[in-house]
Formats: sequence, C-alpha cells, structure tokens
Amino acid sequence: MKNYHKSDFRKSCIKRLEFTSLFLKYYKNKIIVRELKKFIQRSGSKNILLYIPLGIEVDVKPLIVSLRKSRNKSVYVPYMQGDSFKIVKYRLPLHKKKFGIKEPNNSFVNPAKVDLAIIPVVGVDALNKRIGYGKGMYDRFFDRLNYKPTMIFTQLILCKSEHVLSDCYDIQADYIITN
Ligand SMILES: Nc1nc2c(c(=O)[nH]1)N(C=O)[C@@H](CNc1ccc(C(=O)N[C@@H](CCC(=O)O)C(=O)O)cc1)CN2
Ligand SMILES: Nc1ncnc2c1ncn2[C@@H]1O[C@H](COP(=O)(O)OP(=O)(O)OP(=O)(O)O)[C@@H](O)[C@H]1O
Repeated sequence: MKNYHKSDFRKSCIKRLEFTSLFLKYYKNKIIVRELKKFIQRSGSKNILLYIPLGIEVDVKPLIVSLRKSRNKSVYVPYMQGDSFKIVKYRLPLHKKKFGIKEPNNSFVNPAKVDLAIIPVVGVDALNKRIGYGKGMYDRFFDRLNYKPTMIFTQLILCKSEHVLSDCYDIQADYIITN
C-alpha cells in the first residue's frame, strides 16, 4: 500500500514540474543556486558532491562552474555502476549514459571524503526523506559509505507530502534548499 502511494506521489511531482513554465524555472533556479553558494561559503565545505542536472532538476551547472574556479574546492558527481554509483571528480568531457544522465569519464583515483552532498529530489515526505526516480541509487550509495556527509536536498518547486511515504532505507535531508 505504502509503495503504491510512493509511486503515485512520484508521478504527480514529476508532472507538476514538467508543466512549470521555463520562465519560472529560470527565475527560481537563479535564487536556489545563489542560496546553495551561500551555504557552501558559510559551511566552508571543500569536497562537494553535486550532480549533472536533468531537465526538471535544479540546474547546478553555474554552481559547478563557479566552484571549479576556487582552488580549494573539489566537485564530485555520480558515476553509475550496477545498482548504485561511485563518485568521480567533475571534469570534461561528459558523455550521455543510462536514463539520459551525463557523466565524466571513469576515474580510478580514490575520491576525497565528501563533506557536503547536494542531492536532487523528485519529492520529500513528511519526514523530509527523499523520493527519487525509484531506483534506490542514492540510498545504496550512502548506505555503503562509511561516514555521513551533510545532505542538502534541492528542488525547483518543493513537492512535499504531508504523509510518511518513505521506507527505512530512504535518505533524509539535513537541509532543504528550494524556492
Ligand atoms: N542528475 C541526476 N543524476 C543522477 C541521479 C539523479 O537522480 N539525478 N541518480 C539518482 O539515483 C542516479 C541516476 N539514476 C536515475 C535513475 C532513473 C532515472 C529516470 O527514471 N529518469 C527518467 C527521465 C527523467 C527526465 O528526463 O527528467 C526516465 O528515464 O524516465 C534517472 C536517474 C545517478 N545520477
Ligand atoms: N540500502 C539499500 N540496500 C538495498 N536495496 C535498497 C537500498 N536502498 C534502496 N533499496 C532498494 O531500491 C529500490 C528503490 O527504492 P526507492 O523506491 O526508495 O527509490 P528512490 O529513493 O525513490 O529512488 P532513487 O534513490 O533512485 O532516486 C527499492 O526496491 C529498495 O528495496
């Protein structure tokens, strides 16, 4: 029953964002990226997990560009492997992979310890736990990591349920940055 609610909620969240005008998305995006930048500055995070955005997600590309200009910051992004992903340093060129996601080339360098993870969501439930695309990749990634970075969830228009829809393995936000 709960999983039925979760997938229904996921569908309605995606629909809502697909029907949001480009103008509104552009406007909200600018504000959110500014807030994310402020958070990073205040927290002094150095190794940051970001993502290469899909159309309905917060476009963090301007943030990645600006972080790459600071000498003491490293940006990591997911590199899908099996039922989860590992993380690799963001670097060009990017290649389109499964689910239309772009990724840098594989890397065999051990990543540094991430102090901040900025994670796109499809929605959140009443416990601020993430509803994603339903593949469980972020859940597995953090479950297999032997430490817990600060987690910021981000979304252009927050799709929040007033009910508990999540399962015990779903990741939970420390902060949510939206507009
Ligand atoms: N930007 C981004 N990168 C990410 C994730 C994510 O959620 N967002 N992931 C988080 O796990 C992993 C990839 N997992 C994914 C699993 C399924 C779908 C998916 O179902 N996509 C839709 C298309 C969405 C769109 O184009 O707007 C589809 O294929 O129908 C996407 C990513 C790693 N990288
Ligand atoms: N830590 C884990 N270990 C094993 N399986 C897991 C783990 N976390 C999640 N799963 C499995 O992943 C599947 C998808 O989970 P869920 O529906 O919660 O995805 P989601 O969080 O919405 O999506 P995603 O994280 O991919 O964006 C579930 O069938 C669940 O059993």
